[in-house]
Amino acid sequence: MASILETVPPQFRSSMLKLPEDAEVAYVGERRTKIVGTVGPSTCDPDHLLRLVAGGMNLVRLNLCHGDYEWHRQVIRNVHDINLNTPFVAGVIMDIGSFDTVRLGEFPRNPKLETGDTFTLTVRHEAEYPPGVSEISLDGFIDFAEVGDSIQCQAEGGGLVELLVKRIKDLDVICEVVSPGELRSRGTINIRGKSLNLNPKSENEDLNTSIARAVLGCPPDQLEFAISERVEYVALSFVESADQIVAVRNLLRSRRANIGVIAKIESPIALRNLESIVDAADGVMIARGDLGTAIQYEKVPYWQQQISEVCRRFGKPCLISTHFLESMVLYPTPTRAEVTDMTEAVKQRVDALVLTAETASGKFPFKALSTMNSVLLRIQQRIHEVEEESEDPTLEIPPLVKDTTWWTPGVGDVAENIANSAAVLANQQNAAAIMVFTQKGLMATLMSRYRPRAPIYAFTATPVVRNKMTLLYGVRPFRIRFEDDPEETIQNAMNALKERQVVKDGDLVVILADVLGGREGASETELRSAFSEVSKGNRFITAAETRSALRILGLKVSDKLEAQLGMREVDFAELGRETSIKNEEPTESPSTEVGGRYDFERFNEFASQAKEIVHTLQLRSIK
Ligand SMILES: Nc1ncnc2c1ncn2[C@@H]1O[C@H](COP(=O)(O)OP(=O)(O)OP(=O)(O)O)[C@@H](O)[C@H]1O
Ligand SMILES: CC(=O)C(=O)O
Repeated sequence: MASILETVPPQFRSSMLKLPEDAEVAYVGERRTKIVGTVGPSTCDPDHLLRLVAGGMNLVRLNLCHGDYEWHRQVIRNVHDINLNTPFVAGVIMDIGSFDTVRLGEFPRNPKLETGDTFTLTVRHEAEYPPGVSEISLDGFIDFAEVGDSIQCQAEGGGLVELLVKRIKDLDVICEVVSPGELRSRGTINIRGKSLNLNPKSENEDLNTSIARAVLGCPPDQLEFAISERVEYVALSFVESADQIVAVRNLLRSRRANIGVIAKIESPIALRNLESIVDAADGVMIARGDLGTAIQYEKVPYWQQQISEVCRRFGKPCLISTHFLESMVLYPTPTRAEVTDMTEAVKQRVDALVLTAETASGKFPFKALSTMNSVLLRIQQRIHEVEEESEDPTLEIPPLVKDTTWWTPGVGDVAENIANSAAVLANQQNAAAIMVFTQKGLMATLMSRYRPRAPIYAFTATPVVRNKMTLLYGVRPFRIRFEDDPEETIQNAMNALKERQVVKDGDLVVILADVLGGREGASETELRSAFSEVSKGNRFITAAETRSALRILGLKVSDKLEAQLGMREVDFAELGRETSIKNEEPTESPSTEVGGRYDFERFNEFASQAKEIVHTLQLRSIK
């Protein structure tokens, strides 16, 4: 602990002292594969959360299917507190339920079922049930279930209890236990071979919910909650099509919420629509818990491989969830098979592994996290040793499928090529680090996709962008003020890394940045053409459209002016809080023109202050 304290900037040291003596702290930048931890009753209080984040949990996952809104709100507050007042950073992924998730009831004591027992699933809605009976969360289930169906129920210890439907009587589905086990309270259920897309619409459902059901496929109040709590990502359960993701994305955009959309792949229909779903989403979670009940479990490894490959091709982060350390819910050491499972995921170079019950309700949440951390580090080290033995520094990555949500023709292609060159250069020169300066996270995402050996330190002005980058393979994000002089920004970033002892004087680093230089302004004809392209015949354009028009011309104004004009999604409220808490002078303040609209003359004035964007790739030594 004492040696780690020295690597922490002085203003944050007091927060480190809050950690217990035996707490493990993950060194900045060491591990490339990220860890997402589901937070539940075992880990929700501030001290436990700090211990997890300091121990290497990169993102907190909250599952809205458990706990109430007030509980989730408090956990998010605790995470924000960590982001503001400690040297650690965690993003938040909020798991949004689906209308189609069907769950068992809540048990005072989990039923332990033996083969041949009778067990009844009911929609009677009584306050209490005798042993041998469980409520089912969906009324429509009674009409959907048929004699002979095989029902898979989530069990404690990671397995499944299998029930065979013998009889249906009034509001009860009477089953015989085929595979025994202990049922999990509020565990999910599936009927093998059937999609539980039951359209469980209730009689008095309001219009908004009906629209949400048809268009978004998820409860609108949960999305509203995610927006109001400013989480970094929402993870949509049981996604079936790209349309759902596009609808959620449009809703978030219309609310100016900078929230990424992760599609959970957990049904056969999602596998059929895999490419279009990956294309539409900001990331994908291979939700092995439910996927393994919806398809035969022996097919899950095949699909894990396929999905991770599609994600790489589309340049989208890939997460794998569930059962990595299920035995550690009850015991303090992992099984050898669990270690092998994590090894396979690291070899697939996915972005993140997700702990679920291990950290949410397990007995050994910190031990589970440190076990995963050390296994991931060990495998990564071995992969790097093998790569170093090979003389070939080129990176075999299939061509990127262009993401139209942030790809500007020309600019995007240059960014992709330069990121590739930076990764090859870093490997060839055995660089100690890659430093990326990024506004929206695109350059860091591209860098991450090449999976270079060196850690990627990404610097951005915006807290939300920083928090979102916690998900990317190999990327350690920092917030920094972008000065008008890029050299000053680079020097400040180098100092921040030196302070944390992740680089030292003389180390070679690769630097990737956009700077303003070269050509200034544009001809009247070019300006008019760019203006009319974005204004589509209107007299005025918005701040964001001003940015697009300048981009078409390959021009950009200074970061300070951009922020003042509201041309980029700086979360001013959060930025203000962060700067004041960290005792820095805020340099950016929301302009009165934020959200304003500009005519051609005003656009022309901005353009006269703009310069050409020059992508720079440098190899430098730390001074
Ligand atoms: N907020 C919470 N409160 C209480 N228990 C929780 C909470 N979050 C998770 N858990 C526990 O951890 C287990 C695993 O978490 P997970 O998020 O995977 O839920 P799940 O119900 O298994 O899956 P799904 O993602 O399909 O909803 C849950 O079954 C539950 O027992
Ligand atoms: C996390 C989750 O939803 C699953 O694995 O099914």
